[in-house]
Amino acid sequence: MRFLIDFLQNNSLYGVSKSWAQRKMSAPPVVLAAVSSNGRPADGNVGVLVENSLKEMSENAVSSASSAVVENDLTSTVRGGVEDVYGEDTATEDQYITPWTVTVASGYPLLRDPHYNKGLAFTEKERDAHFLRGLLPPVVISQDLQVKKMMASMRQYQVPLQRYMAMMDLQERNERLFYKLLIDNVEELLPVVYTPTVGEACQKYGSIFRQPQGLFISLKEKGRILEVLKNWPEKKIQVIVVTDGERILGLGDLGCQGMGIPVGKLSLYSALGGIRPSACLPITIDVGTNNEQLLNDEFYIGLRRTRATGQEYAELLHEFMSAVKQNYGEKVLIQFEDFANHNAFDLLAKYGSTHLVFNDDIQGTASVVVAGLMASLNLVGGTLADHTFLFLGAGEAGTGIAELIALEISKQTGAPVEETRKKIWLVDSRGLIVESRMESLQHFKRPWAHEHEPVNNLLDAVKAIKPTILIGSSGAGRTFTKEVIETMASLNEKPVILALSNPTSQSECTAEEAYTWSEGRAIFASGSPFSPIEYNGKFYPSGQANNAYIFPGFGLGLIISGAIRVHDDMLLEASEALAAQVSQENLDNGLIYPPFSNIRKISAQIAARVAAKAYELGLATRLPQPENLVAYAESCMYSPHYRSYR
Ligand SMILES: NC(=O)C1=CN([C@@H]2O[C@H](COP(=O)(O)OP(=O)(O)OC[C@H]3O[C@@H](n4cnc5c(N)ncnc54)[C@H](OP(=O)(O)O)[C@@H]3O)[C@@H](O)[C@H]2O)C=CC1
Ligand SMILES: CC(=O)C(=O)O
Ligand SMILES: [Mg+2]
Repeated sequence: MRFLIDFLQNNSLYGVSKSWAQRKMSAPPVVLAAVSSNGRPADGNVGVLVENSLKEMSENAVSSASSAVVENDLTSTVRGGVEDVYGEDTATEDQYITPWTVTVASGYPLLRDPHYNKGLAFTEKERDAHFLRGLLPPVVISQDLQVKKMMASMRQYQVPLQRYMAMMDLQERNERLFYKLLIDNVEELLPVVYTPTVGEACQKYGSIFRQPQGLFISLKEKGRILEVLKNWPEKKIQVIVVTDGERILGLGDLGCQGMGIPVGKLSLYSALGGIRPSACLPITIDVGTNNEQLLNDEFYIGLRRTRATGQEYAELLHEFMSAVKQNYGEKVLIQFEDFANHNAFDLLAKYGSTHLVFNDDIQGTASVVVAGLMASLNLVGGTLADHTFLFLGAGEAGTGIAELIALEISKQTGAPVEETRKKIWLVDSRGLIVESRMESLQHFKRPWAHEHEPVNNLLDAVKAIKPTILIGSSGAGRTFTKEVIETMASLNEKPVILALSNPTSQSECTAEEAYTWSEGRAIFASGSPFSPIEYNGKFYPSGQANNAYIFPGFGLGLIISGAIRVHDDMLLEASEALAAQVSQENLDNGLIYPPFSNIRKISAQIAARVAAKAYELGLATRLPQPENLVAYAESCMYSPHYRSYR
């Protein structure tokens, strides 16, 4: 380190962070730094100074002249290339060496920096100003042509996982192109970066692992989580999606390999909700896994131990939650994702009053389903209070949705929520939830234990309860059998059937089954997408009931209002905003959700309603309230178009 200090003093790097932008440079800008494994300076005050310079460089690289950092008076030391200047090559293996890196805000490293890289879209002028001559072939192409080319190459992959890997590679190589591709082709690429393919990617994460994405916090880091958070290169984080990998979609415990989910959810935050990618932080908390197959898999990337539980688990999570608040402040949104229900409800309850937390599986799913149900009333008639609901699955999604429906009916009718719950029934793996089971029920199921004789399977429950609306949230595939759907169709002119479980393999039924067995009368949507189907000469474009409609806009609304807490009324605002986006044409096609192709506009509408509610409830801190919240939300959204570099 002494060498670095001498070197920096001799080369006037101290203090450059304030003045570098004004300087004019005549040679490639160079900053020399010792780095730790994540690319941050290794130690001490010098590290901080260099880090500040680097940070300022990266923040200003887009807008500042020539991306000048320091006048290049370092030539005598670093030029020449072949010389073993730092003695690394001659050091014996047991000698310590400093991991030097030379960071240049232009030239070759610019092509390797996913935030700033434009590939062949660098203009002639940029190629001159940023020392890119010769590093690229002569052709200059537009971002649109890059998108066209990438899509053509993407479509050549027949295997979905290959497409997923190609998308991840692109994200690591050229972030803006990745987001442009995703935004411009959202309906085609959502199933690649999100469900269903992300599920397979998580299952095989160890084998396909190339570049680490996101932050891994394991039991090994206990006592040092704040330090680990500081290793992340970005400082201004607005949204964290965190999982402990125990309930990944309907695929169960995938341990550390659940990382694909926070990464995927956050790419939707940016693409669909317009949150800047640099403000998003995917985190996996690795407390072990009970998945024997993974524990025996030589390519498994996580801790090889069974899951920590009880106090050991709670302490790690508490340290994490405290460190996040300490490092990023009160207004960072922490989205819990794919935790098992025995932790999910408790975490939400415990941190709901101290942190800005949101559980997507409980709350986001509830909001999206209530939106779909609001829209479906245009097709099936009546109000929510006129309907009878039956769920297969009484976990996070099932009870979360049930509670929000009950709340909405209570708001509409003025009846107490204890009353409005009575038209909502749930079936779990042991049958219908009824009062006689009360003692053995988990706490989140108890409000749903109505008076009824025991019923031990779904078909009998459908016959007994006679629901108008059937919702699958079990994670158990093909559980809406022919008999179940035929019975729904015999009870209702237009049965509403939602098969929410992900990925496709866990869907309670396929679109084809729902339409065929109901003779084309079902109002159907599923968690993972199905291709349109034809039945009796009629075309049925099946809709997707997925929380991806809600969480990006919801998060945007929290951020633009500076909200400090999530409130159930915000979820209902989001539902109404989404339902309002369902056009008559959508309804005529049997769709109760709008197409994803409009999602950024929809997200802005959702964000505006959520933000307005935050202001109304006194939970917003960004004051004064903007006059036009939709326009404000739109103006805040990240755009993936390339910036011009001076
Ligand atoms: N479309 C979307 O946006 C979303 C979809 N989901 C999907 O919903 C599914 C469930 O998620 P979540 O609620 O978090 O999971 P949970 O584990 O919290 O709940 C699952 C529930 O299903 C019940 N169950 C499981 N198998 C059966 C079966 N064969 N018959 C009857 N009941 C069964 C369980 O019963 P028991 O309690 O007795 O064990 C439990 O009540 C997952 O596939 C997930 O991907 C989740 C969130 C959003
Ligand atoms: C969509 C989602 O959040 C889930 O399936 O868990
Ligand atoms: Mg989820």
